[in-house]
Order: sequence, then C-alpha cells, then structure tokens
Amino acid sequence: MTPAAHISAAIEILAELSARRRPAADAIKDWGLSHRFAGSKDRAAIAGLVFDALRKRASAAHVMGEETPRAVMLGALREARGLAGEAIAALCSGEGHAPAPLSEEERERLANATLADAPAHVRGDYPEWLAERFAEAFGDAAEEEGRALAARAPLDLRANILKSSREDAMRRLAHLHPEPTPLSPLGLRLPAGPSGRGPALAAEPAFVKGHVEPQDEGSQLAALLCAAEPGEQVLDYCAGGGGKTLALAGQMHNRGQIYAFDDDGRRLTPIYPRLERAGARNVQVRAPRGGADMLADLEARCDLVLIDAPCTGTGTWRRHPDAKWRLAPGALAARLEEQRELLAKAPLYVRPGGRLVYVTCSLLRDENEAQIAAFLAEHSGFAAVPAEEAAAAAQLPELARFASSLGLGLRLTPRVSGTDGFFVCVMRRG
Ligand SMILES: C[S@@+](CC[C@H](N)C(=O)[O-])C[C@H]1O[C@@H](n2cnc3c(N)ncnc32)[C@H](O)[C@@H]1O
Repeated sequence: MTPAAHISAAIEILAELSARRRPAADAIKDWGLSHRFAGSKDRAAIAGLVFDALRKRASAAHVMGEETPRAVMLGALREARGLAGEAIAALCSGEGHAPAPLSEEERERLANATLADAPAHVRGDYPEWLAERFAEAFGDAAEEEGRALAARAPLDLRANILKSSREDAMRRLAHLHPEPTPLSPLGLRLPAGPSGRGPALAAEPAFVKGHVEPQDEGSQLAALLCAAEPGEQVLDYCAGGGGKTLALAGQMHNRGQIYAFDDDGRRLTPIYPRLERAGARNVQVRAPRGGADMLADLEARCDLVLIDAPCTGTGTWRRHPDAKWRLAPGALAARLEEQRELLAKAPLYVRPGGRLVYVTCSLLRDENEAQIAAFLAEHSGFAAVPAEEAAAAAQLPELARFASSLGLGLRLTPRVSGTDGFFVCVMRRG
C-alpha cells in the first residue's frame, strides 16, 4: 500500500469510529481482517494515522472548519505530523487508492487557518465537557497539559529485579536503544517508531524470560511510593492484570506475602502467566468465588493496602487517545461512586500503624484530592503522610516536588513529570 492509501484507510476507520462508539484498536483490527492484502507494516502505519488523528481531533477539526473523518485526518496531518499544505495536497491525488484531491477551501485552510481564536479545550485537544475540570486541576496550564496528553508516549519498561537489574536489562535490549528513565531507578525507555508505536516486545527474549515488564514510569513510581518492604503483608485490593502486584513483589524480593484481589475475576486472568514469567513467588491470588468473603482472614492484618482504583483514565490519554472522546459524564459519576465504595471497604484490612495507598491514573480533582479529603473527614483513624515523607520513604526524595497543590497526595502528569498522569496518596492508620 502507498502512504496515500494508508490515509484513505485511516479515514475509513475514523468514519467507522464516528458511526459506532467503540475502541479504536477493535476497529483497526476489524479493518485488517477485512483487508487481508494489507501487511503488518501497512496496518501499523494506518493505526499510527488513526491514533494521531484522535490525539488531535479537536484542533484538527477547528483548523478544517468541520469534524468529518476526512477533515480530522487532513487537519491532523498538519497538527500532529507537521506536514505542509503542499505535501498534503500531493498525497491527496485522487489516483488509485489515494484520497480525493483537496478542495479550494481545504487548501486555503491547511495553508492559513490557525488555532489563535480557539478555546483552551480545542488547543489542548480535550473534551469540552471536561474544560471546567481541567481548569480546576491545572489553572492556566490546562491547555499545555492537554497538549502533553495529546502527544505520543514512549514505551517504558521496568527492570524486574527478581531476575535482573536495570543495567543488565539495558544490555539485553541494547539493539532497541533504551534510555534510563529519569525518575524511576528501575525504568528503561524505548523511543516510539515512525508510526508512533514502540517496538514489538512479545518476541524479545528479555521479555519472554521475565527480565523486563512493560510499565509506564508513572505506574512504576506509584508502586515505589508504596515503599513495600521484604517480609510485609500486602493487600493489592484492585490487582487487575497485576501491573502493580509484580512491581511490589520485586520491591519485597519475594519475601512476605502479597494478596492480589479484584472483584472482577476476569480482570485477574493475565496475572497468572505474568507472575510465572516474572518469577514472583510471594503472591496469593484471591479471585472471587461466588459470594464468599475471600479476605476475611486479612482484617486489620496488613502492613500495606493498595487501592489502585478504577478511574476515568484521563492520565493515560497519550496511550489511548480514543478514550478521551469516548469518556462520558455518566462514566465519571460511576467511577466516583466505585472509588467511594473502595475507600469505605479496603481500610478495614490495614493494621494499626499500617499504610493505605490510594492511586488513580486520573488527573481530575474529584477522583483524587477530593476523594481523599472526604475519606479523611470520615475516618479520623487515618492521616495522610506528607508528600516529602512519602517520597523519602520510597528513597526517591526528588519526587517531593510533585506534591499536589490541590490537596493531599502527589500528582504526576505528562507535562510536569514526563510520565502518564497518576495521583498517589499514602495514608497511615494511627
Ligand atoms: C486501575 S485497574 C487496576 C490495575 C492494576 N492494579 C494494575 O496495575 O495492572 C482497577 C481495578 O479495580 C477493580 N475493581 C473495581 N471495583 C472494585 C471493587 N469494589 N473491589 C475490588 N476491585 C475492584 C477493577 O476490576 C479493575 O481491575
């Protein structure tokens, strides 16, 4: 396929996405299945175009004066890929499988339209209904935060210290040119390829043998801020696929016990092969069994309880640019309710003197500082550990600069820390 045919295919997929609210990855996969002539490089190029268009959907539509799939794709070629109007016109020749030639108006807009008069949510490419919440979270920096969330993300890996070290993992993956991550002492960063994707990791021996795990640097830091110690009793209350569980097992050098729980058993499925590959031997998976209380024996016994709460995922939009346009106000309300419920249940398992750590990958104050303030107002037995102290306990004192200015806890964002967006609040039971 030619680069011009890739653009036509991306427009087709964007049309499918605007007709049916579904994950972009599913639509791209279905397109590949019904166009068998497209090879893996073609599919990667098309996916890169679709994701770039979704990253810049609002600003691209503003530039083009309309929000059709074609307008969004053409605008994104300029806004996301920096192509000049002439280069876009050359791709849109109308010949073979290329998109139809540019109209006079399209040429004019690609040459001269600006974002100067656009509101912050358009310049920052986030949904209008979240504009107020972004302003609340970021003040004057809302647009810049949005732009950082609309950028491509690198592929971050965590060296699995149960089997390796960062230096060793860097050597094993030298052909992929990894850089050490600036904040996590365990992180390796691989640059994104030309289509915006990281290298295929599944076939790398370092991955297959469990020397590295894919994990964003922000998620690594959230796990490190738990400051889990060898020998501790730890409850990972929302363990899901086990990203944090694996990181905690490493911190604990396989000593002590981690109980990995999730109220949705299907979410836990990937954890079993991942534990195996990582060589994590101190994890008991407590999958739900009918209505049985799977955690009754842990009441007031845990040194650390981690709530890696379900959330809007606003901090991960670099990796899931379609999610920002699919997110609806009803979903935010539902996540807030789930978070309140978790904060009502999980503290039961913290022993006196133990830690409760609340984490989200959201950037919204409602899901973060506001939830913590409400929880502490009702639970006088718990107190927040100041950001400086939490960072020192994790032996990462430089993280203290990410103390939230909106309340208790720490905030990471693509703009400020170069990571996915995360909120972490460490609390202690008195
Ligand atoms: C952000 S994800 C967890 C990601 C995981 N910790 C990781 O690092 O890979 C949130 C998880 O919380 C789970 N969850 C939601 N409500 C829950 C509840 N009431 N009790 C336990 N788990 C819950 C969801 O099923 C989901 O897997």
